[in-house]
Amino acid sequence: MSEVATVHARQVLDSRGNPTVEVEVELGSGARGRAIVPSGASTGSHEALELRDGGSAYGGKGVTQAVAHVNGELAAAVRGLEASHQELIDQTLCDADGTPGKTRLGANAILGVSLAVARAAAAERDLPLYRYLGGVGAHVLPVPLMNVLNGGVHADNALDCQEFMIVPLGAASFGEALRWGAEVYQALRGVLRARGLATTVGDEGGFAPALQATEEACAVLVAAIEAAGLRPHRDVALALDPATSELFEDGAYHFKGEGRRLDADGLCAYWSELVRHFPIVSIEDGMAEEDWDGWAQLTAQLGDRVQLVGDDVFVTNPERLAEGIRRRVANALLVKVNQIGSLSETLQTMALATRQGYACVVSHRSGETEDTTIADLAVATGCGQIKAGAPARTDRVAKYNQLLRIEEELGDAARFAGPAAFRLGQWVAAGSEPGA
Ligand SMILES: C=C(OP(=O)(O)O)C(=O)O
Ligand SMILES: [Mg+2]
Repeated sequence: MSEVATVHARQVLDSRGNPTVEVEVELGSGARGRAIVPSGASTGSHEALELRDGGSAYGGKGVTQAVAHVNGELAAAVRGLEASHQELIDQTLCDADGTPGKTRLGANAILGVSLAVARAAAAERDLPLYRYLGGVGAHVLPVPLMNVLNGGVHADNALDCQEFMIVPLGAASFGEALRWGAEVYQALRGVLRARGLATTVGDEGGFAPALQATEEACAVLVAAIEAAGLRPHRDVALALDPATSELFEDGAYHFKGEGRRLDADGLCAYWSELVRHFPIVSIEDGMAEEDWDGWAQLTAQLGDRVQLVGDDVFVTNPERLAEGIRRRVANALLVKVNQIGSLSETLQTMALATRQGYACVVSHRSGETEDTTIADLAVATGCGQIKAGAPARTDRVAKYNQLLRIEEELGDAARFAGPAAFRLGQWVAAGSEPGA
């Protein structure tokens, strides 16, 4: 048991070359913890505020004020508090800010302190973060949802759908799942080259070829899975994040690359058709953040067959999730620590989701760093799913490599979540055709 002694923040760079906040905490015992805050591009409008300013050489992207808030008000607020009292630490940080959306001091400032304190408290006990946060129950390795084709605002191509993910749910271990993911990624490079398509990459390390139609991209992925010698669906399934809040304008969904304009009815029919043709087990943000009726319709229509993940609609916020549960919207929660801005609130939202039968997918942001906290968070909570980008690029593989280390450390006690991680695990495991 040891109190927070010093808190220090600095500006570092993220994977897009933008500044972000790094925080170091030292306890009275000398134990130290460090965390770096990630940053999104297709952000939900109800996310806690990422405080940006023009006070640096980076134009409007600076985090000078957020860094100053950590080193000033936030450090003063938590200094002397017991580091293992995470809820009290986080409540103190939120109270210091005093606004519901963390708009005064910035969610990036608050989250940096919150995570660094947790890491210092774990170090003090000589425990890995997943064990400190998850206790003796932490032994489930998540299925990785790996974004291998990038579109939307994460790439400069014409793909409307932001993320095409491969899901190696049929593997026997996390290590095997990651190997399968890497093999499909390499096979995909070959499939794209053979079609004369570019293999340059987008923000999350996935390829960003000049494809236009969602169907075409899904077909390319199925071809890559087969080229890697694996079985689509049973070994490696697909997941999509069309990030439709980015496509929603004047009450309709505009798929510009595909020249398609759909209302919620049309979009429901479109996803149903896609799920019938491709081995898709999960669709994230299949409706826009404010289209509650569209979301409810989609959930009623597809929710018993496909995992429907709420990202922009819930923003890891317990109140938004509670509203979604009341309206029977989605069946899974995307978990991004910087959407809500503290560790305790993240855990509270995940607990609410779990109590209500929603699956949880712990997620990176499109702007990432070497920080691996989300890998430990996924194991600590036993949520069974993590999305951390392509199995390539250091900012993405840092998370997967951390999961390899955890799996090795757990040894015989490690269990890979597999198909059971999905709300529709029984259906997937039974090997029935999607949409049947
Ligand atoms: C990871 C995502 O992208 P961003 O971080 O840009 O919100 C997402 O939309 O799920
Ligand atoms: Mg998303």
